[in-house]
Amino acid sequence: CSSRRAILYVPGDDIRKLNKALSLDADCIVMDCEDGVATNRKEEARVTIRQWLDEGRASNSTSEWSVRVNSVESDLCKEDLQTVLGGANKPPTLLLPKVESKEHIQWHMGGCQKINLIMYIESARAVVNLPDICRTAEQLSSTAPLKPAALVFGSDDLCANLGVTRSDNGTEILYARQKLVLVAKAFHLQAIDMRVQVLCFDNIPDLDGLQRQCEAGARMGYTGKQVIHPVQIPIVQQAFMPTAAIVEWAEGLIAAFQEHQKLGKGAFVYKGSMIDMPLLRQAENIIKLVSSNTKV
Ligand SMILES: CC(C)(COP(=O)(O)OP(=O)(O)OC[C@H]1O[C@@H](n2cnc3c(N)ncnc32)[C@H](O)[C@@H]1OP(=O)(O)O)[C@@H](O)C(=O)NCCC(=O)NCCSC(=O)C[C@](C)(O)C(=O)O
Ligand SMILES: [Mg+2]
Repeated sequence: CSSRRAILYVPGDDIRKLNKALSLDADCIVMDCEDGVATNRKEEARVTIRQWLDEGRASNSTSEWSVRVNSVESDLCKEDLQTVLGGANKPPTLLLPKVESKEHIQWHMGGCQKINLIMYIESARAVVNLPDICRTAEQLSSTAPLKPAALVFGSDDLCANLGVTRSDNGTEILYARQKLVLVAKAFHLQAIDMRVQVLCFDNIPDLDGLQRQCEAGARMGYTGKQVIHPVQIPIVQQAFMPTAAIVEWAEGLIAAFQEHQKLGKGAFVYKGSMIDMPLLRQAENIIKLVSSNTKV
């Protein structure tokens, strides 16, 4: 299946934006019940989402239409789950915000269809407990109808929890951002990066800032990013797709590696760099990323 590069939030109670999202090419659309929805509109959001699923409104869309419910500790999660999972058409993916401990994912869902689970890491406690959370999710997945798929770096809530104000490049949360990628890789989960804070300057979208932040995230190992506005989608999708030059380098390296193996050489020089097995694996990662990002 294709990886989620641009993950677009749409408030679940906003029919105009839900309709708009049908015409957009985001990899994953998040129909939100949580922080993008006002407290007095929670019921409206879950009912709208249920209706949307029942009517199969997004059945022709190539995007993955997923749902973010409210957190386990919010008192809203149970009702969200009952409504959102309560019909025949279930969303393929469920996003669970503010996961802080393994207890938060030790809940059972009815039904037999496997649903992808995306977990939000957005507090100091969650960052500290991260390996424990992922291990529990992995263990539960053998019996529960949920399949851990990705971790989302919730930088807004993390900053609130830490009592910091985020700078543009996010130095103050760098440790958590890096730890999330490391743990995600250890548990074979996709790592989805933070959203940019600045949307526009003087009403002009700050797409250069977005581009720079995507590139920094991609260099760390993130393979997707959260977006909140349609204009951000193509920038993110392009930034998380290796360039033609990098693909050419990777293909050439793989071919050269195979030739040198036949000659009994485990290490050799290619385009000025020493190549051995780890470099072959890096090149293969690039080719895999391209094929997982190519929609069929
Ligand atoms: C910022 C807002 C209010 C500006 O909304 P606007 O309508 O004023 O914007 P606009 O520039 O006038 O919109 C242009 C067109 O795009 C549409 N549009 C605009 N946005 C969207 C969208 N998201 N999805 C689909 N369509 C959208 C909009 O409806 C309009 O189309 P139209 O004229 O044809 O109607 C709006 O973009 C929006 O509501 N975005 C989503 C906000 C949101 O969900 N926030 C919560 C997620 S972030 C988060 O939770 C944090 C995290 C991870 O947990 C943690 O770090 O802790
Ligand atoms: Mg959040």
